[in-house]
Amino acid sequence: MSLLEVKQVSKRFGGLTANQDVSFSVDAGTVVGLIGPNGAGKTTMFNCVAGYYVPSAGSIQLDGRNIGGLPPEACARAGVARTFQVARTFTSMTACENVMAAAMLLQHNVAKARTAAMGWLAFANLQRFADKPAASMTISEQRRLAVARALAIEPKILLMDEVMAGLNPSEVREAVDVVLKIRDRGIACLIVEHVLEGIMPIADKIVVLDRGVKIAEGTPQQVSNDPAVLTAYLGD
Ligand SMILES: Nc1ncnc2c1ncn2[C@@H]1O[C@H](COP(=O)(O)OP(=O)(O)OP(=O)(O)O)[C@@H](O)[C@H]1O
Repeated sequence: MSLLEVKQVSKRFGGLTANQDVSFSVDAGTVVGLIGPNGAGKTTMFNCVAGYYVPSAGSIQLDGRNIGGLPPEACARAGVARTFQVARTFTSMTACENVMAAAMLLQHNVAKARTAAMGWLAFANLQRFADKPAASMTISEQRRLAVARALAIEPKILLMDEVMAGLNPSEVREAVDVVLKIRDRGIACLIVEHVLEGIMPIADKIVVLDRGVKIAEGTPQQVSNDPAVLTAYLGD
């Protein structure tokens, strides 16, 4: 059984179907890319897996446990962490305080939460910002801060929403390095990304959504040669 099993999940908003019967799985310690054109339903799927939306139908299991429909904090405690498309950083707090705020979900002792936060900052190569306000960091650094914060809840799977968007090539490489380090720790990564040159080389599997429906799934090479994927991206 896979770590994350999404089975026939649909999410409707009134008359609009954002996800329709979507099924896929993520194995422990792998990187899976969730791609598709604008409005394909990628963020909606993230929100269903992380507990921000209740699926209209279908099931979501993590490690054999049903998490579909649980609230975000329960999903987090079960092992799902996520970052947001627009970084939700507390800009007046220091980088360390930002990560501590998440670490405190697991660890109520402030000194221990600080030690854990410093460890995750070092992991994301941000220790030099520990005592600086998050507002002083670049967008790229703030994205890595969001990743450090998500990791502080010690997830089994990390959902990353467009962490590479708007970055220059060297920043994309840094983001890719962090993803590979996360995977090497045995944490699965499910990544929504428009920057295909960032995700394609490192993904074990790619799932492609278009207009709410899964249109392809396979290795990066398989999906990039799939006629349905080419049509979805290039238009017919
Ligand atoms: N809370 C909501 N209420 C109503 N409609 C929504 C809501 N969230 C998403 N949608 C709609 O669901 C569809 C899928 O949106 P979603 O944001 O999941 O797509 P996406 O693939 O993440 O797009 P993008 O790549 O542009 O971020 C869109 O038509 C969107 O307008």
